[in-house]
Amino acid sequence: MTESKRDALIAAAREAAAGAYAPYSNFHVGAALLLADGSVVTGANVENASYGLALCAETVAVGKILSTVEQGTLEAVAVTGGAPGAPGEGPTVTPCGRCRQVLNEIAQLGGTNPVIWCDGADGVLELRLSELLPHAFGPANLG
Ligand SMILES: O=c1ccn([C@H]2C[C@H](O)[C@@H](CO)O2)c(=O)[nH]1
Repeated sequence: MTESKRDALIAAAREAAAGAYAPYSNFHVGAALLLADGSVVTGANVENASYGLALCAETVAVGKILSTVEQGTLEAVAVTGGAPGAPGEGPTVTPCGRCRQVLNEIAQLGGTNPVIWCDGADGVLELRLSELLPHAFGPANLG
């Protein structure tokens, strides 16, 4: 994956963060998912007055893909977050545990181990999903 592809995906995630509905945490997260056909699908976190029901940005993006595309082959993910209007300017954002599992679902469907770029003020942390979620349980385990 080229550096310019990485930078474009991070830029898409930062743009997506502007769409966050996060009046309770005031922490705006954006996720951008790159599929093998070159398309980019984004998501932002959507909170709820019942705080525990917040939808994470990654989950929103995966939901968009799996509810509109028959099956996306997930190649790469960029995640960013921070204060409103300042994504990527604070501590590095890594996907939460639930998001790792949700990302694993679409990754296993497409047979990929996507690269995950985690944006933050210290630079971009590059990981593979298998590093974030080793020995994952997924569709393959159900036979
Ligand atoms: O991977 C993550 C971690 C957190 N959040 C959201 C949930 C909540 O709205 C806010 C603060 O936790 O950030 C995400 O969207 N993705």
